[in-house]
Amino acid sequence: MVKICCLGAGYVGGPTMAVIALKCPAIEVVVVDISTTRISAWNSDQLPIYEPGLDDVVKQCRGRNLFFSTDIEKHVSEADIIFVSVNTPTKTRGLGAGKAADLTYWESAARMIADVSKSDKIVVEKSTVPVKTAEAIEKILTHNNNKGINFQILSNPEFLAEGTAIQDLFKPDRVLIGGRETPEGCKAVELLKSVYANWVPEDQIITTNLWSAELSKLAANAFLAQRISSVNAISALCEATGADVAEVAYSVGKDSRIGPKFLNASVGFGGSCFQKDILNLIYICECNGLPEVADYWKQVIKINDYQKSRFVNRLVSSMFNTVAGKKIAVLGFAFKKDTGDTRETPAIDVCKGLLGDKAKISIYDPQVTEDQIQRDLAMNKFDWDHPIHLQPMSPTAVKEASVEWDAYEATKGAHGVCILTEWDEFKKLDYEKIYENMQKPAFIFDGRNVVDPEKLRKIGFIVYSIGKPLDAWLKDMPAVA
Ligand SMILES: NC(=O)c1ccc[n+]([C@@H]2O[C@H](COP(=O)([O-])OP(=O)(O)OC[C@H]3O[C@@H](n4cnc5c(N)ncnc54)[C@H](O)[C@@H]3O)[C@@H](O)[C@H]2O)c1
Ligand SMILES: O=c1ccn([C@@H]2O[C@H](COP(=O)(O)OP(=O)(O)O[C@H]3O[C@H](CO)[C@@H](O)[C@H](O)[C@H]3O)[C@@H](O)[C@H]2O)c(=O)[nH]1
Repeated sequence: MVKICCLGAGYVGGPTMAVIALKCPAIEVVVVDISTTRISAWNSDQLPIYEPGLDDVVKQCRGRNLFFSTDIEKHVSEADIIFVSVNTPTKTRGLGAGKAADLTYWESAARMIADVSKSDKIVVEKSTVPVKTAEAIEKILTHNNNKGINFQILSNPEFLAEGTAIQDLFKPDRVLIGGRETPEGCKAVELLKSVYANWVPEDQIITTNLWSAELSKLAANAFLAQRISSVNAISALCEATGADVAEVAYSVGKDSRIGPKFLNASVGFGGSCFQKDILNLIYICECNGLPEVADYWKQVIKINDYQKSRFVNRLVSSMFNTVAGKKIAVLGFAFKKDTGDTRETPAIDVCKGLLGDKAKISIYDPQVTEDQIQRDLAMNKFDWDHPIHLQPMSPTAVKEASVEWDAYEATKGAHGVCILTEWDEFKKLDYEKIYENMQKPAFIFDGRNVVDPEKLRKIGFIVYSIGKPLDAWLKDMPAVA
């Protein structure tokens, strides 16, 4: 029986290994982590992450061929294939701070694997890492290797998106496996390929050299994020000219060379990957003497930051240029719908912007806890991407931010409402009831284009929707920078 061990029981390690266990009953899969609370949660009825369909998959195979454990060394030493899906945060200090990937967790994982291994191992990079990381990992694994163990490194980046992780894993567009072009390397690639071939058609399993696989992951995220920044840049021009970004995106996406996906204008992209991976790409370009290429990708992040501050500026300028002391309801805090994940969510920057202008904010999200929201509002940039028990302790709560468990409570007595996550339930709210209970004039700022602006205008709201023709009220307000 092939044994798999995965280091890192997070958003990638947990769901990916659960699906491998489900689809490969003949393989034993053990997911290990340095966080005891995470492992306990994986072994309980309350899984540590919210992901549609995940509970069902875990229930089917936990205790059969899927296990969660903190006994890291035992399971690593027994495994044939070791997936590493540990954190690869952005460095916050030292060389490359604010851009380069911090490989501390990866390095310590590799050193531990080298120390405890007694038999040949295939070590799989599941985390997103800088191109050429495998070379460094190989050096760590083979340094002082007097036990004659053969270590093969493979790059097998993960392309799942949160909120649709299980479907993405069941039916991936492709599985990518990079390995050394040596007989041992090819053998390792074939073994990993045979695991995925249990449910993925073979022509969708791409094999490449190590560096292509590592770089493809960074490139894919950069291309995806670039589409969002492109449509968001156009959304600003739509507002200035009376064009409608939804109509423009539809017309542009009808060109089969462009395609319709990933063209939704928004308050900005968030999530643990896009910004981090593009910063990493920028740093690699700079290190390789390619400043023009680095500058090109920097613009994707700049437009994303611009989109978030443009949203806050629009809100403040519409409300007589001040929100001091005003209650602003924030509907949605997660970085997208169907997840409780708040890593790099645009809601953090928007809320901080409003708090900076002395607003009182009242937040509702169906999946994010009050504790998480308070931590996010108090945390420094990039601190979130460390194992939970190593993150700085939560400083005092931001008292101007309250958290409600109902959209109607959050909006009661508010001057304005911001919609920052596209949860389906926000489309179905009783906006007449919300309007009745708000201060007048009542404003709605829709950062996800989930509401029908015309319907809400008929109720009496002043509505701002990203990239849509502006209300007369908004047109008359001073232009926003
Ligand atoms: N979240 C996504 O949607 C996604 C998708 C594709 C790729 N990735 C990449 O996958 C990697 C992991 O992302 P994530 O979202 O799962 O992060 P995460 O923070 O949810 O999980 C990482 C886990 O690794 C654990 N860990 C850290 N060091 C360890 C060690 N030495 N031994 C055992 N466990 C250790 C942490 O405690 C944590 O539970 C990152 O490189 C990320 O860029 C993430
Ligand atoms: O048209 C769009 C599509 C997405 N978004 C936003 O972009 C962010 C990222 O969304 P998405 O890509 O769906 O979620 P992630 O879980 O961040 O997944 C991305 O990042 C993962 C981590 O690397 C990759 O594995 C996935 O392929 C890649 O889609 C979210 O804030 C979305 O709201 C938009 O604003 N407009």
